[in-house]
Amino acid sequence: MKTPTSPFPEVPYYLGLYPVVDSLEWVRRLLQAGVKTLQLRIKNLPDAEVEPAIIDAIALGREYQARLFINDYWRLAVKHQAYGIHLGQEDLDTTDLLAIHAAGLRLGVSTHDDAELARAVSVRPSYIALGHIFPTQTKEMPSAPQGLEELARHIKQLNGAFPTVAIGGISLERVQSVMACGVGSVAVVSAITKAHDWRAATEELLQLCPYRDDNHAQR
Ligand SMILES: Cc1ncc(COP(=O)(O)OP(=O)(O)O)c(N)n1
Ligand SMILES: Cc1ncsc1CCOP(=O)(O)O
Ligand SMILES: [Mg+2]
Repeated sequence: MKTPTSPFPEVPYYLGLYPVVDSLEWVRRLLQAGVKTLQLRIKNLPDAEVEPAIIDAIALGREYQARLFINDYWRLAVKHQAYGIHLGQEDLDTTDLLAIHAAGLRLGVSTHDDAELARAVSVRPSYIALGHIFPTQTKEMPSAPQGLEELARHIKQLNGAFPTVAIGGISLERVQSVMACGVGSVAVVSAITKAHDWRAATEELLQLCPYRDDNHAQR
């Protein structure tokens, strides 16, 4: 893993509500609903198949002045100048971080434990994701949920040096307890996409997890 000699571009500490969705349709709906930070997470398709959705999602993100992160497809994200990219720990071994950095894209990195946190810190990404916090039905996880105590411990350990995003099993009912740990953002999938009324759920989540543009309030 070749690491850039300077940090990845900064993002606000309080990125706010951060829905992670798997289609252009969801990207459009959520932007129209006022979401300002989101991720397009399409899994395991050939680049050529996913490229049209990535191009359109990036264009929509720009139109709504939102922070749209692309999961996994870093080459396409660089090619089409996305706002940012989200990568997992395994991705770090196979990704050209120097190319992402040179292109000026923001980078978010997943972490699940102390060792992964240390590795993420060494990359100096734009934000660090911490999870999974609670059991989740959305993704098969090899590790146990971290829980709130571990989340709070990791956030304290980072001491405001990086914006943080909590992910995994975060329901509407759990958001406040997650925010109380000092995290800057809450990433959700099913709390929105499986909600009985996704608009109402998004509205409530936006209120509970506000975006703040005062860069690095924690630093
Ligand atoms: C905000 C956020 N946090 C964590 C993840 C998980 O990313 P990754 O470990 O790369 O796993 P996949 O999402 O690719 O299955 C995420 N996507 N977003
Ligand atoms: C992509 C991902 N990475 C860690 S947990 C997760 C899924 C989160 O989905 P949900 O909010 O439905 O638990
Ligand atoms: Mg990934």
